[in-house]
Amino acid sequence: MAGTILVADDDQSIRTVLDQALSRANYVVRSTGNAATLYNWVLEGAGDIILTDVVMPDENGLDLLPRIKKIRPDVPVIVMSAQNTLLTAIKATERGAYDYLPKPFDLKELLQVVERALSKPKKSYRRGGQDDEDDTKIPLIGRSPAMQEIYRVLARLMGTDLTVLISGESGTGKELVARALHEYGKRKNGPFVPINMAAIPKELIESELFGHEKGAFTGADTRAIGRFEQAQGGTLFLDEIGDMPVEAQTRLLRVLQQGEYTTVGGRTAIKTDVRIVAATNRDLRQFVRQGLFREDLYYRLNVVPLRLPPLRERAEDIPDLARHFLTQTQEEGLPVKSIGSEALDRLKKHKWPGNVRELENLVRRLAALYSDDVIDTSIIDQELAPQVANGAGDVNIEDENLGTAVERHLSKYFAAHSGNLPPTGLYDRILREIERPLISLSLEATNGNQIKAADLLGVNRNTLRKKIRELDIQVVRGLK
Ligand SMILES: Nc1ncnc2c1ncn2[C@@H]1O[C@H](COP(=O)(O)OP(=O)(O)OP(=O)(O)O)[C@@H](O)[C@H]1O
Repeated sequence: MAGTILVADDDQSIRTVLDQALSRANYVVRSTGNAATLYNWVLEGAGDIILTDVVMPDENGLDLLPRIKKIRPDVPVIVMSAQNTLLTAIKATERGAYDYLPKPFDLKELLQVVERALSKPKKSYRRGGQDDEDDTKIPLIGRSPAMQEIYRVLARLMGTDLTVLISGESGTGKELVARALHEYGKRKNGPFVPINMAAIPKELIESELFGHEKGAFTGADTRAIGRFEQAQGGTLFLDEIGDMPVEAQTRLLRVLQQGEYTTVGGRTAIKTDVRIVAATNRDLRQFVRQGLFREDLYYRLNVVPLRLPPLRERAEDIPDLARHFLTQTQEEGLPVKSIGSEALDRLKKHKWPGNVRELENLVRRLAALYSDDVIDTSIIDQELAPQVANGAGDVNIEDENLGTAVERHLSKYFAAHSGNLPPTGLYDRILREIERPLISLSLEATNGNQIKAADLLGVNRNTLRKKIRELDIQVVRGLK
């Protein structure tokens, strides 16, 4: 016999399926529908491995877990759960689970996990740590299979200092995941320092990262510390790593290999204790092939690859995300709103090139600009329609100037609140509405050339890049 497995799940059909599959694989199975019986078996010394559900009639499997680990620290416990959030995955891992399987799971995968757990040298899996996080703080929303796989990997990474490379299209949540890795991980009491390679002029990146000595280059009037020093004891998040110039790549590689670096213009090596999480929305391997990114650095960064799927591949997460963003806008003082079910279906069909950021911006716009309590399909259609369709109405706009157009829109907006004032924060909201077409059209006119567009607008290049990201504007190059 391959070993005895204790199964606790209040769902009879799951017990039957597990019983059959595990017996067929030569395990002895004892199953129960409640936590108390499982605990008694554990006290008796029965079982080589435990499979437990989370929600059971008498006790929550996650609450039982620490007690099991206390008396039988060497028995691996696999937690199965239909409560598929990042927090369940993290709690299970923190409380000593060997692995966490979101339901529904694949039986083949379950058997592999069981086999792996039994072949491991016996050791305690508990890694200590507090688990007093409350559910309201869960940072990542979405229960699609793709997101659950992410939570599972994240939960495993929490107890480690491994370098992680997060890839995914713009707006898929890369920075959010990097923050979750930090905030739930063992460096949570240290700083989280993000730096975006695309937002800093190339010639300044090295000194930004590593600091510089006085007089290291023209304009270096004083000694300055870099992000590495700021992130000491914490996490450094290197966003858009593909934009890192080659010289800075070489310096970064040295840090990853030797754990030390020198400042720009400095000679003494400085020891560093920083966890690196990097992110990219490009195909870094292609950059490597084109000679734009060092291959050795790529492998050093890619210790744990994490790919965040685009929103269109997990449309089932859209209703949860939309509700989450509506709740956020309410907390910020905007009126309570909901989105009708047909409207949600419409949202699910949209392609979301800007991913979760685009959805978030849309929901914020809907919450701020429409007075209806329930947002219906017609409003969504209007918002998702290409920008050119906006603004005409029944007015002859031929010779209407910008000021008049804005005035007309605003009057309509105030009128829609029938005597009441619109929600506060109007200034920023309206300016954002104007900034969007201003920037998109300038980019279109300059053929997607951001330097020219910045020049045309009379703003700094970095400001323009920041705005493009914030307002979720798609830049299409060379269309003309
Ligand atoms: N799963 C999620 N749950 C809740 N909010 C999310 C989720 N994913 C993304 N967001 C929100 O969407 C916005 C964009 O996310 P984030 O900045 O992390 O994306 P990104 O992939 O780093 O984008 P970029 O590549 O453009 O920097 C943020 O406001 C973030 O809070």
